[in-house]
Amino acid sequence: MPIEDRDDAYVLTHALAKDTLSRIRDKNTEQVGFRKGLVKLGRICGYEIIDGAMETEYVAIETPLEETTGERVKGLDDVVIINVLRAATPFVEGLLKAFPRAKQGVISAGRDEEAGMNDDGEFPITVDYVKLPEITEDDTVIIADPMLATGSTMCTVLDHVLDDQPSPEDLFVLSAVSAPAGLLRVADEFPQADLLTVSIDDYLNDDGFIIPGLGDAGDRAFRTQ
Ligand SMILES: O=P(O)(O)OC[C@H]1O[C@H](OP(=O)(O)OP(=O)(O)O)[C@H](O)[C@@H]1O
Ligand SMILES: O=c1cc[nH]c(=O)[nH]1
Ligand SMILES: [Mg+2]
Repeated sequence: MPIEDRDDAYVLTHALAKDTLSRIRDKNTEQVGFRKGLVKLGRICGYEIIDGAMETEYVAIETPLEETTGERVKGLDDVVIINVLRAATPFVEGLLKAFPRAKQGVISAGRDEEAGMNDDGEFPITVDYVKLPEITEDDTVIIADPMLATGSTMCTVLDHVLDDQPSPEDLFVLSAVSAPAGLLRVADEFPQADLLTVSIDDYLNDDGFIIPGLGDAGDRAFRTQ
């Protein structure tokens, strides 16, 4: 299982995930390449979650030639993917290639960049839209957001996802790039969540951006800057 245990988070170490992340970090990767890279990264992360965290079961199958025993992944129908608008949209598109029958939730949660980061390293978060499926105790919930910086967005999203719902069997917070401060905050406030990321970067700058990071993921994917 190419997941490296780092105490506060599991780092997905698939070589193609690292390769793809390096391509989208490059400032010369334009909108289409960036968006496609996020889709690809989502697909790889989905396969890694299946490989590392989901069980298989033996099943009897009949090929055109004879009966044999095969293996199937258990619980693929009990997956919930939460899309944190907007930067997670291409990332989720990739995840859905691994989990095509997932139930989907959408939360529009954005940092108030004008208010800025406070002295505790947190941003005010504006939530405009929440539409979540019912979550059951059998579900594997994956909250996807390519960037986990201060953790302000993710903690707000988790509050909504866990509000008045049973605890799912597995709860994954999946990011492409994360900052140590954000991982620590989410781990501290939501110890029931497993934090998965492709890279734990160095630090946050004074504007709350991940360094070295990849810039503003939403702006790069949606060409709004
Ligand atoms: O950990 P945090 O400090 O909360 O930062 C991470 C958030 O910032 C980005 O979203 P942004 O607010 O830029 O919205 P966008 O996706 O619409 O660009 C990113 O997609 C995360 O949701
Ligand atoms: O570095 C960062 C931090 C938050 N959101 C981004 O898109 N990038
Ligand atoms: Mg943004």
